[in-house]
Amino acid sequence: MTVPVTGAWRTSDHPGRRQWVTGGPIRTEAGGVLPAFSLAYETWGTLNSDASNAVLVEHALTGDSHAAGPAGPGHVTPGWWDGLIGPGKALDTGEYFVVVPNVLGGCQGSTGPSSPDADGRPWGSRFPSLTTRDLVTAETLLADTLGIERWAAVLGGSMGGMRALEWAVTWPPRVGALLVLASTAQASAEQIAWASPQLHAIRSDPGWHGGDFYDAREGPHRGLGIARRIAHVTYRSEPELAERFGRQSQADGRFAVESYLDHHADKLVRRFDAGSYVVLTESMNAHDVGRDRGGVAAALSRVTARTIVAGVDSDRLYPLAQSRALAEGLGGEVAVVTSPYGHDSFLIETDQIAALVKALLG
Ligand SMILES: CC(=O)SCCNC(=O)CCNC(=O)[C@H](O)C(C)(C)COP(=O)(O)OP(=O)(O)OC[C@H]1O[C@@H](n2cnc3c(N)ncnc32)[C@H](O)[C@@H]1OP(=O)(O)O
Ligand SMILES: N[C@@H](CCO)C(=O)O
Repeated sequence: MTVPVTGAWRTSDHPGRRQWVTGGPIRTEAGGVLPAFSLAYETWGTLNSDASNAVLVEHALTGDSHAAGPAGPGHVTPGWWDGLIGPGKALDTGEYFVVVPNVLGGCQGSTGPSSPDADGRPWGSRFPSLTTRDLVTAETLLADTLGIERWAAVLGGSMGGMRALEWAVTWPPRVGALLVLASTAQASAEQIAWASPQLHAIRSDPGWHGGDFYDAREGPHRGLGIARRIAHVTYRSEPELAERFGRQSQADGRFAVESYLDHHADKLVRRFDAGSYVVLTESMNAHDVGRDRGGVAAALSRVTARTIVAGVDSDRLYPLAQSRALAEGLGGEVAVVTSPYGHDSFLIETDQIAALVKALLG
């Protein structure tokens, strides 16, 4: 794994508990080519003899393969669904073999813009544009390599929900059950609009260098930090911010809510690559399960998996109405997660998400 200096972010050269599959080429939906790629992944539990107990868990924009377990060497954050994955938990690793890949285009072990090409130079601006379908195509390599013809279930929230849905639409026989949380069948104007100033913030940072900043003294960490501040507001709800922070100010003169956003920006720029942020954000903008399939309704009619679609009542980024439309398009009703925490509730409301997981697998 390379260790590019990007101003603030550095990849870890410790593998942690990751494993890798390699493959390629991938010809992307937009006509690009990635001659070779790796996907980092982690697993929990044991694959049974007929490979019928495998569950694929798909992470969100800045997530990674480390869905369970503590922070430690190679893993700067604890597992983002640690409350859900483990022995006796909703995703019981005594029963299921849980697989969590880092997404193609990411920066936590899988091939992304910071990765070296065949000549050893970081891909940077030459990294191809990716769509949700491309990300899922890469993940079929992982399933095939592990000998998993059919996932017992595919689960994901937000961008992870996009991939979960795309799996079920593209490969109906390979997905037994599907849980889509706080996500959508296609990115809306509102979601693309919120992404727009984030992308501008990164690209207008002098440290961006057109995307080829990996050998520069300083990368676009300021732009990435601004992007995270914008994004993080959309990940939480207005009532939560009002209740938690109100108009409190701090001794340093910042409003408490400004300090909170600064903190989240600072944390992200230390653990995430701006190039991956751009590629993955643009993949979400391009997300549309109906593209070249006769529209969303026709695409959803392909799904054969037992499905639960859930939305969060306070989600202002992926509003409940969008999840309701998706659920109805799949012939069901939306499950409602009740929470003040907005979009991030799929990472926070462990008990409610556990109930959904159990209902799906039960
Ligand atoms: C799979 C994925 O989607 S990504 C992997 C996990 N996700 C992330 O890491 C994304 C970034 N983080 C988040 O989105 C959220 O923190 C979550 C969803 C993980 C957790 O949410 P919560 O538990 O509600 O945490 P919250 O948003 O309140 O943040 C708490 C942090 O803010 C800090 N904080 C709170 N108030 C302030 C303030 N006024 N000034 C500065 N910092 C503050 C806390 O000290 C705490 O810091 P720490 O995380 O370094 O310990
Ligand atoms: N907090 C999540 C929200 C995106 O869905 C993340 O950073 O990935």
